[in-house]
Amino acid sequence: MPEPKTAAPHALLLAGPPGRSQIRFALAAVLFSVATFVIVVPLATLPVARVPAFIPAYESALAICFVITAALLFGQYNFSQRPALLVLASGYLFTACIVVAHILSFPGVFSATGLLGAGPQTSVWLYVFWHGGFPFFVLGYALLDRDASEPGAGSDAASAQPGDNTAGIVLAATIALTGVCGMTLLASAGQALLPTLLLEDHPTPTLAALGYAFWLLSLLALFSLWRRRPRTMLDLWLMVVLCGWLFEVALFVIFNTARFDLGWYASRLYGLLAASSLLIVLLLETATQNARLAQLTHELSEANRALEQLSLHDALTTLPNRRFFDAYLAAQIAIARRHGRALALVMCDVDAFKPYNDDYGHQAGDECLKRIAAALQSCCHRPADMVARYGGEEFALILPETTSADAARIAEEARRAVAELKMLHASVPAAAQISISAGVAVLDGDMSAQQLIRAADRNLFEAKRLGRNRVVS
Ligand SMILES: Nc1nc2c(ncn2[C@@H]2O[C@H](COP(=O)(O)OP(=O)(O)OP(=O)(O)O)[C@@H](O)[C@H]2O)c(=O)[nH]1
Repeated sequence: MPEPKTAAPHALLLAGPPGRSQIRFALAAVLFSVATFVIVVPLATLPVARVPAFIPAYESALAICFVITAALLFGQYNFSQRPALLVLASGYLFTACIVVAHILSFPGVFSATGLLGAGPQTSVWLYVFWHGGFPFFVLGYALLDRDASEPGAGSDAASAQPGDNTAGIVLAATIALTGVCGMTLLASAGQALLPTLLLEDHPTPTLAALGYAFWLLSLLALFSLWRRRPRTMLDLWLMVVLCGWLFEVALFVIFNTARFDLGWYASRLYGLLAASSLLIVLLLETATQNARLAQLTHELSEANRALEQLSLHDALTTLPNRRFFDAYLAAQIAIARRHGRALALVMCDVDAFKPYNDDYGHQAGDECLKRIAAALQSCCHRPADMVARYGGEEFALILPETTSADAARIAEEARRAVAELKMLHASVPAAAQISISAGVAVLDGDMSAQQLIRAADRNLFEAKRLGRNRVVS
């Protein structure tokens, strides 16, 4: 059976080691982020037009990216049962939901002060929970799944087993959603309990301190991903996500001074990089895996066809083999009986083939059998006619809808076709060339396949007895 030319797709997305081009793309994304950061930092405090519609437009895109990534990761968990993937998927779902709460509570978007009973500190606290929460989930992912390539860890296609882990997914999603509801409640109804983070759109030292803390937390998560060995594509792209996260937090909390200045807008671009990079890579990988799967399916059906050809055909002559012959004869007997049609069978045997082998060698014998097969094949005129290699130097012709007289004529044609090959056979006293003998039989009454073969064989033996190189019907 031919080896598959296409590499088998991994059972899990991004579970394999990153290739050179993946590493290059990831590095390019990080370098681009660094370069933009260096350009933007000195201009971070530059005031820019206040566009409140920017928040719902931008954060809707973020929420969609996060929720689709969460769905893909939950799907991966359902297949692999790797708890690390469940934690990561929950992190994405948590972030998607808190982004929605952030849009709703942002002042001036849906109402002057924001929905959900929002006060002046609600949206900034939700932003803090959002940016502090996600790195925790990534840290959980990195620490839970230290060696993803270990047998049973799920990266190996053979080890991953699809299963129904809906209960685990529902539980994790419920915890994430409850967390978001609790945090929203705290940031709105309970904001009096929380320190002030923004004073007239300007960050307070508390927000800066929280910003540093989350920045360090993101750095720790990045470091944990960096240390994982062997590093998977998912690890690599999560590192890119965290780089975007680090730049976003740095620009928003550490280097900028107010909402709607250049640093504030630029930090959103990093947010978009963080939200979309893993999703884009997951979708690209899905497309690649699908293409690979389609290619493998094609190769598999080709291999199956080749296998079927091998199992039903004779390797030397490429004619249908005995197995194919038996099945075809049984089918043709059933058809002939059902429609009351004639069916003829011709058994042919090469004359004095043992001495031919002895005189000219086995290889010449093989060559001779191939040429005889081709000659017999040329006598099958109708699509339903079949010539098969019955065994050794014996061949059989199945001739549906053929009477005894017509079958005898075709058998004679076959005998002549072999004679016309004019293959020298010095041991045959008369003609000194290869010949065949043939016995013809037709289906009669309730004859079984075995009885039909025996009847044709009897005539074949008679042809041999009468001196070979002839047809008896
Ligand atoms: N080269 C070659 N020889 C084969 C093959 N299959 C069967 N044979 C030979 O065919 C010969 C058949 O010999 P026998 O059954 O004695 O018959 P025969 O010599 O043809 O004599 P008759 O049938 O009585 O004319 C044997 O020597 C087998 O080894 C094959 O695939 N290749």
